Amino acid sequence: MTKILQINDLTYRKNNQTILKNVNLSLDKGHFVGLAGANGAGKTTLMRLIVGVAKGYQGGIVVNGQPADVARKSFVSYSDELRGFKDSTSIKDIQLFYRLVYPDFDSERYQELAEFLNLTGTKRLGSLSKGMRERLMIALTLARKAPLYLLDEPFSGIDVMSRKKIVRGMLNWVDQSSTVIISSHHLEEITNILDTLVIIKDQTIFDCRSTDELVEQEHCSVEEYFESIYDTLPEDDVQK
Ligand SMILES: Nc1ncnc2c1ncn2[C@@H]1O[C@H](COP(=O)(O)OP(=O)(O)OP(=O)(O)O)[C@@H](O)[C@H]1O
Repeated sequence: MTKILQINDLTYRKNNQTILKNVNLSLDKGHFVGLAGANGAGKTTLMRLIVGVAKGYQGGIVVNGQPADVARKSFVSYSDELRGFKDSTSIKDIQLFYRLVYPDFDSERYQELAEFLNLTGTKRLGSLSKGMRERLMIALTLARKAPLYLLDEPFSGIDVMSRKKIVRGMLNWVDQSSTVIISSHHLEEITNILDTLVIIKDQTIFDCRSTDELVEQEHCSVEEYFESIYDTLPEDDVQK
């Protein structure tokens, strides 16, 4: 089976701090993967490295067979924080930008997502609440027909009832052959769609297992297992 993601001996340092070290990770196509770790574990950094936004790493990152940063970008739909847009930009114009920049952007799928997520095109970015902004990011990210999706804490500002609905809906919007990596501090809300769990701890991949295997081998739920790993508060400082 073709790998969608292959990371070999990845080490990343920033401002003389080791953020990730000796990361090895291999994921197949067609999976829902939870990326878990305490605050500052390196989840966002890993996503930024995969999509090619963070540079200057050691080791290899291959997405869909492509190691080059630019080629990787075209295969990855990443939920960035829309920092590049002014507050006065309308949702409609952001959608237009995505349509022009990403050849895999599916306008029909976007319309369905926007309707489902109650997004109004005439609204301006600056007028959106945190939750509405996150809904927009989810719609834009999933409207691309990419083989790999990276969703970084996509639901943190979204109310609980909507979260459940969105999590269930995700299975319909993503092609079966695509892989979705979701980072979340609320594993209990996404475990029902996950089939794989990746845990980052001590700047590296601590565990990567199918959730079925994990439950069978550890005799507990995915959330209980994750909590047992972090039974003490993480240290504030990063190892030099
Ligand atoms: N630009 C930067 N310069 C220096 N250190 C950074 C930078 N960005 C992140 N870091 C450090 O890298 C580590 C990993 O941060 P990252 O944001 O990837 O963690 P995270 O797992 O996504 O955390 P959270 O769950 O809190 O969002 C942290 O120790 C953070 O302080």
